[in-house]
Amino acid sequence: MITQTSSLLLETRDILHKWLSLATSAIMIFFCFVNIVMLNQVTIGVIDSVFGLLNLYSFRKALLEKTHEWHHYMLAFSMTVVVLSSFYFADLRAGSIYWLLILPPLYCLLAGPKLGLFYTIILSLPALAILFIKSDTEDFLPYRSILNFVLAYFLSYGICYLYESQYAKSSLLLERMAFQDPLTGAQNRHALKLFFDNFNNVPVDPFLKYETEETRLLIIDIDYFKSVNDEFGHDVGDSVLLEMTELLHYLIHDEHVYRIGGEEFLITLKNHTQNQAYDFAEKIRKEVEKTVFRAHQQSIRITVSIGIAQLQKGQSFREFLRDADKNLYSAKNKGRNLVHYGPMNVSEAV
Ligand SMILES: Nc1nc2c(ncn2[C@@H]2O[C@H](COP(=O)(O)OP(=O)(O)OP(=O)(O)O)[C@@H](O)[C@H]2O)c(=O)[nH]1
Repeated sequence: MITQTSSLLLETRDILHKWLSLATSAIMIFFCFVNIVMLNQVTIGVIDSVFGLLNLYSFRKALLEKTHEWHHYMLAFSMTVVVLSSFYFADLRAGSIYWLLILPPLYCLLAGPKLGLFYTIILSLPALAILFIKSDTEDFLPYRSILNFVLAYFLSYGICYLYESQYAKSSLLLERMAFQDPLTGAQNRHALKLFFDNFNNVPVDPFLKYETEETRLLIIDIDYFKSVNDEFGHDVGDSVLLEMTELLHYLIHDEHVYRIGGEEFLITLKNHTQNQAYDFAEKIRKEVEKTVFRAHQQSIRITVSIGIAQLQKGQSFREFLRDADKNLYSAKNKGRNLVHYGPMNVSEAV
């Protein structure tokens, strides 16, 4: 479930953004005071105050509402402007050049590794230009120092890049372990629970009726799967389950396949009317019936029974699974290799 990882990374980015906005705004306001009152550097002081207040506003927004994409860009932009202008206007001996070192990690964390690298390279150009333009470069920053600085600048990005990519990889791995069935690669029960919770948490939007009313479920169970195991062995049974998952993925395109029991699968169908869901279930049933599953040099034919249900808001996950199972067993009781339609909701289907 790729969306889980990305949403986790986005959430981390939002939290980082929120507290960085507060910290940078405090630092900018502090420097505004130092520059205007103590050093008489009005230009830098004004720039500090403007961006300091903007970041404070951004922090307040992030605290009360949610962080928007443009907040990240504003934080990165304001830090860039403040750091470059201090670097340009202030005496090099003040050491404002050191602040440039925090920008590459900031870009990497806020914009992601690829875009972060792009910004890091772009920013190095005006920074180097300022270094060379300033008349006092020779006196205070010999070229050996510049070399050290450039290396440290890109290394700070490299460290952050490595950390970010490792973090993304391990999040993906953890997510797979948590939400994927290791045998078939289908989503597991936890993933279904998450889908279910999300469905229940989204408020009903009267203008988007189909969001809540037209989410249907197909509960698909292989008929007499025990006899496949008994006749051909457990390994062959495993391969059939794997092939079955592949077939379902092939048929459904961008919807999710969940394996919720040994030989029981579930598919969520968004924006499907009753008839569309029924036709689709029939298509799956017929495809499985005519497919020859080839596992370990065996040719195996199987059939499936399918129950159709409609997802109802307010149901608990337990109730939902119990009702979904009842719905499926109606299909089994009617003779197998058929689609049973639960009239309006899963509880009425028994
Ligand atoms: N190979 C394999 N078999 C499994 C797995 N999980 C469950 N099973 C088998 O699936 C079979 C399910 O059997 P039953 O619940 O009796 O259902 P069935 O034989 O499919 O019969 P109906 O569902 O009533 O049509 C059992 O033999 C389980 O051992 C698995 O991961 N791999």
